[in-house]
Amino acid sequence: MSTRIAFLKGHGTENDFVIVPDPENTLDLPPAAVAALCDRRAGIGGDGLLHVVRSAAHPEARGMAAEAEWFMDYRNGDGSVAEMCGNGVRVFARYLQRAGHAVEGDLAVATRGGVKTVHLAKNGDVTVGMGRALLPEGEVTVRVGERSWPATHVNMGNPHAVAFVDDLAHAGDLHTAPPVAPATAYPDGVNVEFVVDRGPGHVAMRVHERGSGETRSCGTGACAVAVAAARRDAADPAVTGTPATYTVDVPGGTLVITERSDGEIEMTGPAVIVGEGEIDLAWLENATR
Ligand SMILES: N[C@@H](CCC[C@H](N)C(=O)O)C(=O)O
Repeated sequence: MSTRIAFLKGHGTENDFVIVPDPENTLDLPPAAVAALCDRRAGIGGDGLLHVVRSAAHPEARGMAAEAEWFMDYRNGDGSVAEMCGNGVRVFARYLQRAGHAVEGDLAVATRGGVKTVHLAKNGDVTVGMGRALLPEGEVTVRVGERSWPATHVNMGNPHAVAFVDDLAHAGDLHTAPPVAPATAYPDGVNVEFVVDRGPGHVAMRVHERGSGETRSCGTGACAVAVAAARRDAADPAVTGTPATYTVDVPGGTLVITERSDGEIEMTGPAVIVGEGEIDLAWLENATR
């Protein structure tokens, strides 16, 4: 029996991931193991983990196997499971390319949020079709200390609360999750985005991610921000009949989001593999005891 398992490290606009290839789904990766691997001091370090599995070998993805050979089994840094990760799926595609499982052009990837089409471009950018946003009815409020803001509830497969603020510093240190009310709006927790304007069609954001804390980028979050900004700017493509494009600056780089008039959203940005190595299974067992 092997005492080591292979891993890679990658990031998309500095939203970073431990990548664990496991085509036949033979590894046991309970939440404690994921959290140990994502630990930035005692582990490898990452905002989340991308478990790379053939769709046919994973019970949650078997139904998508005819459309997409590979399943992104995404986990947050605390080990929790999330429906979708926009930066993750771009990095996942970059890994498949590096491993020889994909080439430049279009590729289907199965996720808990459904099958996503990813385009690996010649110039190194990766675009993903993120599907449509849902905007559930009802108002939500985000609070940091004495300040609070009305927020837009956007579901990109996973839940987001988007608050437009005057200054990104007003989000504070984001060491803990900003309270969002009413809590009943988000029974499974929420990702919170703070947004300022930088110019026409250009915003900047910070994010506190459910299960990871403040990260330097969030792809689904950037899409939620673009959707909320388009509604605020009276540029909802379903109403205007014109696509809405927003450049979204995140602490780790820039993402470009386009919402088409049919509601389909595309996100483009870089995806980088940093390196690879081996995980010592004895360490992992010890770390999760
Ligand atoms: N960083 C991701 C989102 C990851 C999941 C999120 N923390 C959640 O729990 O919903 C992205 O790039 O979209």
